Amino acid sequence: MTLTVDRLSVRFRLPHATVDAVSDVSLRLRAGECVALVGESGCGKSVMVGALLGLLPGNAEVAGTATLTTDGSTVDLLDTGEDELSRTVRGRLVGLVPQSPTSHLTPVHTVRRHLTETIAALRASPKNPNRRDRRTALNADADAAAGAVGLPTTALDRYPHELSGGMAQRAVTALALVGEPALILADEPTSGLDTPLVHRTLDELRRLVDAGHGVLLITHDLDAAARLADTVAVMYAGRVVETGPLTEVFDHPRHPYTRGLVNALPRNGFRPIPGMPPELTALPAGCPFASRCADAGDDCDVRPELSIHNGRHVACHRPC
Ligand SMILES: Nc1ncnc2c1ncn2[C@@H]1O[C@H](COP(=O)(O)OP(=O)(O)OP(=O)(O)O)[C@@H](O)[C@H]1O
Repeated sequence: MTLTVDRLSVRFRLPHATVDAVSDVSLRLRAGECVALVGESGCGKSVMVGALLGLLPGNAEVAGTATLTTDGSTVDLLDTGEDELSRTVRGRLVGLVPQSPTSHLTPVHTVRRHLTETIAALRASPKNPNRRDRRTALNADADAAAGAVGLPTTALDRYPHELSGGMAQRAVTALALVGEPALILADEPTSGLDTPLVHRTLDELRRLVDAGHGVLLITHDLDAAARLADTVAVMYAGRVVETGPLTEVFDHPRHPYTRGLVNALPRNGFRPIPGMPPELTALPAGCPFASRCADAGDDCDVRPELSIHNGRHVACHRPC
């Protein structure tokens, strides 16, 4: 499995403005690898995931390419129609752990029904289907899928409105993983979970990575990223501003924004980055981080491209 994203851009047309939510993002994710996309709220992480799965609203203009190669066949995710995406891609090749779990669950179906219907849809029917055996097998598989993410079996017979936030999160995680898709897009998979469940969810995702799946982890939790990911891409105002092996990037950040994120961690003194990101409707011509950057100079009036500085990809004229 290889996901290759090349210069992906997403622009939303609004009646009186355009929102440049994602600009020229490129990344590569291979089987057995986890790439974390990190950055502040609103920097375009979820929009990127939506673009990869054809889940953006009609006012989105998507440019660039995103190809997924599995078992010798390649799908161009940005150029595949809705029918094909729902029949062969979503849930089978690509699993999504969505950011807002309850909006992805049908209110009148129990969690068990969500899981058993998904499992049945993903699998070919057995040759001699005995209804009772089939139902027993589906229920056993639903129990196993729930167990893998720490969802108690008692929660399986509840409706979405009867679930706590953490249970809903685990239910959608179980749904995303049940088809063992080659690529897993995990959008804030640990939000709303307490610490033991955060660890359990990350451990389950790591097990899948070690078994050869690819995971794109979207998070603003740097510790979750550090626990799971091999590679990190730091996003700011719709762009990747630094990328490289996670330990190297977090231990020795080269972009002033990455350094700011690392310094804002409680264990590093909780020093927040001053100022706010720019409006995506009015991005500056130069470096989008310049107004918040202590190191900015005249050269930052020109937008820096992602380029290699001392072996690291950084979009900065004055890397640390
Ligand atoms: N349908 C839309 N129309 C216009 N703008 C949109 C639309 N959907 C998202 N946006 C804008 O795109 C930008 C990126 O949003 P996105 O949800 O990807 O951010 P994020 O990095 O995932 O943040 P968070 O962690 O808070 O979800 C935001 O400014 C958001 O307001």
